[in-house]
Amino acid sequence: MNADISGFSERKEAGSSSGTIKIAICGVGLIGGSLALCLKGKPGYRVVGHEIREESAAKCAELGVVDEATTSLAEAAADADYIFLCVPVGRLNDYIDELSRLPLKPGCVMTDVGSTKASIVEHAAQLALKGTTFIGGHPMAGSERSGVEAASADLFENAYYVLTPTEDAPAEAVQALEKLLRWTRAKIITTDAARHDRIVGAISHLPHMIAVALVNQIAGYNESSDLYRSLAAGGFRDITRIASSDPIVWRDILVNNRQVLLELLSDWRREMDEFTRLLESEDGEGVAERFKQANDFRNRLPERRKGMITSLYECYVNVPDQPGVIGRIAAELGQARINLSNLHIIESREDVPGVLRLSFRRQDDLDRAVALIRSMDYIVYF
Ligand SMILES: NC(=O)c1ccc[n+]([C@@H]2O[C@H](COP(=O)([O-])OP(=O)(O)OC[C@H]3O[C@@H](n4cnc5c(N)ncnc54)[C@H](O)[C@@H]3O)[C@@H](O)[C@H]2O)c1
Ligand SMILES: O=C(O)C(=O)C[C@]1(C(=O)O)C=C[C@@H](O)C=C1
Repeated sequence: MNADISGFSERKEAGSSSGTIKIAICGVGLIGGSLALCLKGKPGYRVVGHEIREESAAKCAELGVVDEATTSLAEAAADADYIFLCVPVGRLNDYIDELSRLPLKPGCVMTDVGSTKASIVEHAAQLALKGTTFIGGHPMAGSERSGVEAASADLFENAYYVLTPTEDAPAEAVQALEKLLRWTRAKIITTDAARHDRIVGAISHLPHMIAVALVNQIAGYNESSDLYRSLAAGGFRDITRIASSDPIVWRDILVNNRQVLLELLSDWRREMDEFTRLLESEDGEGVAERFKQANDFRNRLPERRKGMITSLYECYVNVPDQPGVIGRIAAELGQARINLSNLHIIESREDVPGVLRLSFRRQDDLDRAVALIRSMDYIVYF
C-alpha cells in the first residue's frame, strides 16, 4: 500500500482539477454525519455522502448534512481526495475490499472512524490500495444516540481524535488528514492500533458492557416490582446512559475487540471479588479506601472535556402531569434560541410528576435554559 504519492501535497492544497476537494463519507450516521457537518460548506470542499439505502441517502441530502448523496460506492469514491468509512466496525473490511476494486484517485487518503483499530489497519495493509493511503482513525466523542438526526458539527470539539498510521504511511498523507480534521476542532493524536484497542477497550468498551449488564440486572429485579424503575435516580442514570447505545454498532465493537475485553473482564471480576471480600469481612475501612482511590483518579480527570466524561450538559426538570407542559418548555427554549440537543421524558405516568432530561451541547445553553425554566416556576436540578 501507499505506493506513489508524488505530487501529493500540491494536490491536497490545490484540490482536484475542478478546484474542489472531494470528501466521500460512507455511512452518514451519528459520526459520519457529524464529520460531514464539520466539513460541508468549508471553502473548496464538496462533501458526498454514501448510504446503502435510497431513503437514507435522500434523508442526509434533505437534511443538508452533505452536498450530495448517492447509493453508489463507485460514484462516491470516484475522484475523491478523502474517503471516510463511518459504518459499523463489522462492515469496515468489506468497504475496504470493495474500494480496492474501484478506480480511486491517486493520492486519495482513506480513513475510518471505527471504535477498534487493529483489525481494520491490518486488513487495509494487506491490500494494495493502488496509490492511496489508509490511515486508521477514531474520534473519542460520541453519544448513546445514533443516526444522522443525532449528528452535530460540535460533537468533536475538544475531544481527542486518534489516528493510527502505519510506519509506511507517507508523512504528507498523515499531515493532510490532520489538517483536514482541524475543522472538527478535535485534538489529534497518533498512536499504534494495538495500543489504541487496549486503552479504548478499558475506558470505553468495558464501561459499555458494565452499563448494559447493570441495566439488565436491575431490569430483572424490576419484573417483581416497578419500584426499581421508579426509584432509579441520579446514580443509576449517570452510570447507565451509555446502555442506550446502538446494539449493532456495539455488537461489532465488542466482538472485534474480544481478546482485549476478555482480559479486562477478568480484571473487572477481580475488582468485584474484592468488594465481595470486603463486605463479607465487614471491612468498612477497606470499602472507604476503594472509594478514596477512585475519587483521587476520577477527580483528576479533566472537567467537562468532551469525549472523556461527557459530551453533554444536562439538567432535569420536574414537570406536572398536565397536557402541553413539555411543549411549552420546548417552545420557550426555541423562542429564546437556546439550542436543545436532546429532550427525554424519564418518568411520565398518570398522577405522578414526570421528569424531563434536557441536554445541551454548550454550558452557555444549559445556563440560559436553567434560568429560563426556573423563571417559568419549574424545579430544575442537575
Ligand atoms: N457512537 C459513538 O459514540 C461512536 C463514537 C466514535 C466512533 N464510533 C464508530 O463510528 C462508526 C459509526 O457509528 P455511529 O455511532 O455513527 O452509528 P450510526 O448508527 O449513527 O451510523 C451508522 C452508519 O452506517 C450505516 N450502516 C449501518 N449498517 C450498515 C451496513 N450493514 N452496511 C452499510 N452501511 C451501514 C448507517 O446507514 C449509518 O449511516 C462505528 O464504526 C463506530 O464504532 C461510534
Ligand atoms: O458518550 C458516549 O455516549 C460514548 O459512548 C462515546 C464513546 C465513549 O465510550 O466515550 C463511545 C464510543 C467511541 O468509540 C468513542 C466514544
